[in-house]
Amino acid sequence: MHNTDDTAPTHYDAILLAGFGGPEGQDDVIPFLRNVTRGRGIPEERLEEVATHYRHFGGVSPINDHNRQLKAALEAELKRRGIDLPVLWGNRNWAPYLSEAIEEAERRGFRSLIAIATSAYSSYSSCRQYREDLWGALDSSGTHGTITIDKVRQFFDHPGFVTPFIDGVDEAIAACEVDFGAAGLADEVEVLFATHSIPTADAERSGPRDLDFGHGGAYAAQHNAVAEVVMLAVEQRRAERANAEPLAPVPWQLVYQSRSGAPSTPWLEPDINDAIAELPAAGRRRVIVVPLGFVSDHMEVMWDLDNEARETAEQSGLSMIRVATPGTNRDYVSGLVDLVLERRDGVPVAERPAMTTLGPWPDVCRPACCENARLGFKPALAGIAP
Ligand SMILES: CC1=C(CCC(=O)O)c2cc3nc(cc4[nH]c(cc5[nH]c(cc1n2)c(C)c5CCC(=O)O)c(CCC(=O)O)c4C)C(CCC(=O)O)=C3C
Ligand SMILES: [Fe+2]
Repeated sequence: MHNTDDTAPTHYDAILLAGFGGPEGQDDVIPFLRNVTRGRGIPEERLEEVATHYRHFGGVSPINDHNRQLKAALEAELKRRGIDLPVLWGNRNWAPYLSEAIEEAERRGFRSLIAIATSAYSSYSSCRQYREDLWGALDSSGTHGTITIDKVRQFFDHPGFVTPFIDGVDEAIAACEVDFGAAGLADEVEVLFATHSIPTADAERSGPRDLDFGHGGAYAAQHNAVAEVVMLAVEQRRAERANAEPLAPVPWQLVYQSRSGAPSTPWLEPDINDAIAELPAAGRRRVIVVPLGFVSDHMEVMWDLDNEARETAEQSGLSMIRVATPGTNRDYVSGLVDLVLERRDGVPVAERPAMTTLGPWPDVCRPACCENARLGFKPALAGIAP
């Protein structure tokens, strides 16, 4: 829609998988949380509370293993397609850090990298912060001027990311058809698409500054657009199974989770637990929770959905199905490789796949894209300077 990028073919020496990072033992938990929240104004009580989530699992987040598995899956897919591109991996908040991956690139003589951030949407936390930390990794490894890093576009509406959610929701709905009947299900079941809450001030600044995306900015608009596409595809499959029997659509809404920050700072709402608690009054007996904002079943999914949201559902007398994240799903992995190839080969924007009218998102972020409302701009890669 607003991609003005130069689509010239570009040579890359390697792929850089840029992850969030997570602790891998009890001693890592507090230093990891300090890394994540440095300068962010997160209250101490919130940190202690979140530490207990990690402690409950031995101080280990599964997220680093997810990225090890994703790296291996990317390598296998590249090999299968005969593409000779090594994959490096580094994290924003825990070892192996991005700077270590850059140092490895330097040692191995790689000069031109294409980054994949494990985050699909636009906002400070889900896009710009990765770009800033990539810039910072070039700084701390002294490789500005030696190594260049491009980054694949935000892929919220790429079929590789969306298809696993369509398949997952479809499977959940098919299970509900067995329990509630093909038509009755629309009264008894509701789909909640869950994503990470962010401060509303950051949400309003998400995406290019010169475009107005309404309440919640590009961040909420992208999630709503993807949820709509998922439900459209799912309704079509329902209709095919129903053999022309007319069906009311299954109700759905976008909800938010994992709010932190000071209580006085507004964050995107409704919270998933509040939304679940309202469902019985609307006659619902089951909730399908779709972690649309996440690429793997990491701590925010394991704790905030599988633990907290499930408990809220039980207390509300609802059964709950939680749909899987893309993880190392075949379509997702092959979609990520496609995103690299569209840059390497300079695929024209008009030929790039995008399942919503918001995309294909630009390769290079617009000036003043995804500003942090409190901290303003730090230098960042893969964008036009504000
Ligand atoms: C949009 C978004 C994503 C999705 C995009 C993406 O995937 O990148 C995401 C992912 C994740 N968030 C994660 C963990 C944490 N996020 C925190 C804090 C925050 N997240 C925020 C936003 C997001 N976060 C924000 C606005 C804050 C407030 C502080 C700040 O302004 O930066 C805190 C501090 C404690 C707390 O306040 O909860 C923790 C521990 C993990 C790792 C899980 C694991 O270990 O398995 C992952 C994948
Ligand atoms: Fe987070």
